[in-house]
Amino acid sequence: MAQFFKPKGRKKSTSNYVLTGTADALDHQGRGVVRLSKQGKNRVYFVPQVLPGETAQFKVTGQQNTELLARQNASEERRQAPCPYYEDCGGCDLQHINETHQRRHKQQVVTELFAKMAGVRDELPWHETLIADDWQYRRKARLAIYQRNTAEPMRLGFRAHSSKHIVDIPQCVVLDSALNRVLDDLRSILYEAQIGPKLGHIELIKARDVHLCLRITQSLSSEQEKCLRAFSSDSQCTLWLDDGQQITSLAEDVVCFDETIDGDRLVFMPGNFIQVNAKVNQQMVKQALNWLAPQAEDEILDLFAGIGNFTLPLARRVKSVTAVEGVSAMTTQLAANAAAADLSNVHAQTFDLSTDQVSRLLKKGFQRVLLDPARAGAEKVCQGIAQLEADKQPVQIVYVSCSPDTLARDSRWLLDNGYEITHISLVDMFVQTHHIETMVSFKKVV
Ligand SMILES: C[S@@+](CC[C@H](N)C(=O)[O-])C[C@H]1O[C@@H](n2cnc3c(N)ncnc32)[C@H](O)[C@@H]1O
Repeated sequence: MAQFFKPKGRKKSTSNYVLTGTADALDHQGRGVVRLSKQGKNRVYFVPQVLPGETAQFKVTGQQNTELLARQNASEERRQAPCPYYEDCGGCDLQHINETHQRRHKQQVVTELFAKMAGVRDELPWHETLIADDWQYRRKARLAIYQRNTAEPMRLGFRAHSSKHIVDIPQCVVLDSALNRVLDDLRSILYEAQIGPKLGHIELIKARDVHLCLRITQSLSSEQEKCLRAFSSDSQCTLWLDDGQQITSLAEDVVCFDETIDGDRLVFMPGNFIQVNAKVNQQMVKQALNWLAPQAEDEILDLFAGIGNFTLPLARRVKSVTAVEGVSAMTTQLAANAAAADLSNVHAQTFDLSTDQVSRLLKKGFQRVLLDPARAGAEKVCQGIAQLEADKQPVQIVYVSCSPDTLARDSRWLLDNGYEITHISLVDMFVQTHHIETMVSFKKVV
């Protein structure tokens, strides 16, 4: 039962016309930017899978949306996307440029946003990008499934670009190989046991072991559960059922867990947040520790703490860590993880960090703060730090972000109120997609 922010539904557009134009840049989502003059007005269109210098014919399907119909030439930067489903599947959107170009584009996006939204005029102190595997890196994914009834074919895969349509995917080039290995058998068992019409989606997780969590919309018969148990034992993966109220395992005494850089267990439940790229995550945690430079006597604040990915490594190195997370089930899990690792210096709390409650917490005074918000960012937190009396402000802040626009917006509060950026780097967490993960270290200027 993962919790997601759902934007209000957009009004359906009535526009639907065809244009041709040449892209002169890439936007923050990796789409080609085409500027045209229409009825005397200058208009900008964002066309997917088009690179600067390429001329494309595209259909305008909404205020922000276009659909590529044809490309007339190919940029030198273009490569053949390795995935055969790339044109249709909405999972990846940058496979048509190589990884070096992807990283260069992402760094440029962050630089531009810091100039525009945080007022940064000087060159940013960029460090090397944290990189691991370019393919088969994804250890967690949600596959959509649809089968109207048992007589009809079943579709199992990712949603198409800007659409609810499910693109059937037998194998995925960015998915962990252990997850790819179970896909064929999973598809067969769901079809043969006639389970497809009873499912909404399936969460695939590769932690130490493989876990599959089936979101069921109708109860399964005992015969169907028996088939799933047999599949689980044959393919050596753990199956979980999520009925929308609770998540239960089909086997007894199983746990999903990851390990911290110190070897402590981070137990979690399907639906809990975990970083999708395990190798890059380990590098990211190490870099956060380096940049934050925690001292043995420090009292640290870890905000948006999840199940304790940063909390436990920090707690091993300092006097105490106050960890705040908005989803109470995850705070409970974090506290249990800290207790199992014998870390009695972790204080876990649940509250909404987008409220004024955060100011009260900040006033207690912490030497160092780690922030790792969701896409909405951490504006209240940065605003709260900016408004603290100088001697109560943390000396060091590390901000880990999956959304460069909210990162740049929030950074302005810190840069205008006594902080400077000492390090910044990209974290190549979501290779082949436009999503950008960034880490920034802020130091209090004395
Ligand atoms: C990007 S995840 C990071 C989790 C953790 N630091 C990690 O590395 O695994 C962001 C976390 O912030 C939590 N969160 C999102 N919005 C929040 C809010 N307004 N208040 C408190 N927590 C929030 C989410 O539940 C999620 O666990």
